[in-house]
Amino acid sequence: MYIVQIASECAPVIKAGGLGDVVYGLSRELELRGHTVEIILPKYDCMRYDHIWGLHEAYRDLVVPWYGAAIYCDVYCGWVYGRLCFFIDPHSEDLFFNRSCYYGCNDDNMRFAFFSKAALEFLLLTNKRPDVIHCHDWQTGLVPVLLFEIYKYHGMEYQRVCYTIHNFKHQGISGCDVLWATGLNKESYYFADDRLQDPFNPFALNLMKGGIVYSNFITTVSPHHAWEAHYGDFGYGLGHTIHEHQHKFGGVLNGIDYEVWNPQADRYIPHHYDADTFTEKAKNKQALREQLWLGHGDKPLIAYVGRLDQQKGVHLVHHAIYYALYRQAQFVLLGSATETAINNWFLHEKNHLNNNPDCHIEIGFNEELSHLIYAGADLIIVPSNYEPCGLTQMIGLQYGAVPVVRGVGGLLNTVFDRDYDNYHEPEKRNGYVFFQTDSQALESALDRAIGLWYHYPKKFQNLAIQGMEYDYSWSNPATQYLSIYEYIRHK
Ligand SMILES: Nc1ncnc2c1ncn2[C@@H]1O[C@H](COP(=O)(O)OP(=O)(O)O[C@H]2O[C@H](CO)[C@@H](O)[C@H](O)[C@H]2O)[C@@H](O)[C@H]1O
Repeated sequence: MYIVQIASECAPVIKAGGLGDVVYGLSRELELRGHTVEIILPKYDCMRYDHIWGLHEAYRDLVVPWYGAAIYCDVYCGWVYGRLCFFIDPHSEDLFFNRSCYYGCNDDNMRFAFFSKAALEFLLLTNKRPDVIHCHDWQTGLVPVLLFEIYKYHGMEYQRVCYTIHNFKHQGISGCDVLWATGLNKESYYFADDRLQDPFNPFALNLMKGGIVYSNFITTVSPHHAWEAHYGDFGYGLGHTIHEHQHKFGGVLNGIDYEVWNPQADRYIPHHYDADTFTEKAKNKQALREQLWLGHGDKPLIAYVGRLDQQKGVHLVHHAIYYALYRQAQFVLLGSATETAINNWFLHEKNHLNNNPDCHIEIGFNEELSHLIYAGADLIIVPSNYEPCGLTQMIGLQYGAVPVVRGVGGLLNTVFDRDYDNYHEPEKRNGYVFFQTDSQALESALDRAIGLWYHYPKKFQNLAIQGMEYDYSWSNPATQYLSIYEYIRHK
């Protein structure tokens, strides 16, 4: 099969979070199974060019219609650890992708509407006719709309779209300017409840809703979150739309790329190990402590890696720092915030705890350090308010860092409480789960985890090894995506 992914991220060249990991990891697994995969991305000025091989101009002067005129683009092509990627570089005064950031601009809607349009124009003009176009999140929600309203009539009538929602909270709420810019035009047609009209604001368009309505199949990134989005509050207003399209909606649990995340071969960690050589992990803990100037006592090391965002339960992350110190544990945090208030809050804590030998707070995005943290940590916390899938608990499991998670979304599909789980035998349990959002709930789970580490080290090690034995690779999810692709292809 020939699959084209259209996305705003692909790790490690463009990675703001888990979306990048998924686009890369799924593409690699599909290619390993003999399918052809190409990835279309924006050419951001701030992407990690050091992760691209053979970058060259593949198409010059791609004319993308925009507001009745056109924007000229060059399309570059290169390999990101074996994946063939096309990078769209528009020449316009808007400087859509030369902002020194991936997201967070006032005109994000227009930037990614343009990207969606340009990606389809590129496919059309280069005669690329994939069996399936797989697009992701609100940034590419317009792709199926444009495909089925415009490009279908210009020679792309056989293409099918699979649309994956990684985060329902960000939906691309726009004004009608995206319609006029992209050539969709007919305002009254799209401002309809069964098309792109926002469920909360009848005078706004919702790009994610467009993705749901027009795609041939929609997935979110875990079965439990699919349920939450459909029946609970986590659809952020799109539950009704999901309900109307439930026949083409499902949850596919993400995987993690076991070549990137592999403690036996990770190029960013000094000591390789697996379940049989688990004691080597302790050397990584020492290396992490040395790198971060932490003390070397006999203490468990608890880590948080992730975006610092309300989604992630930042109030509980903050509480965990002080609870860990109170319980004679060490804490390492690696995170970045887009909200200034959250950023300042954690910067303040960083200054406050700067000289504490048991705590290190690193604000920023650091792929290399994240690997060493997973390898060095005894426990990894994920106290999210909501979590469509969550990759950090799966990476933690793979590195023998026991996850302590809140029981929501994909966390419930992947972590099974050591002490209280009705569905898994004790030897299949792999972490700790709590349910409420208050600090006592977090403490109750951390207390059990730290207690086991101190008082029953052998049992703690067994728990970590049980986690390492889980298979959260892309093997199963890729099989599920392939059957979705086959299904929509023949419809
Ligand atoms: N400061 C930092 N430095 C280095 N690395 C960092 C980092 N902050 C985060 N990362 C890395 O980025 C990834 C984050 O994964 P998450 O599952 O938390 O994704 P996120 O919430 O961004 O995305 C959404 O999409 C993903 C993928 O579908 C879903 O799992 C998730 O639930 C959903 O919210 C991990 O690989 C992590 O190591």
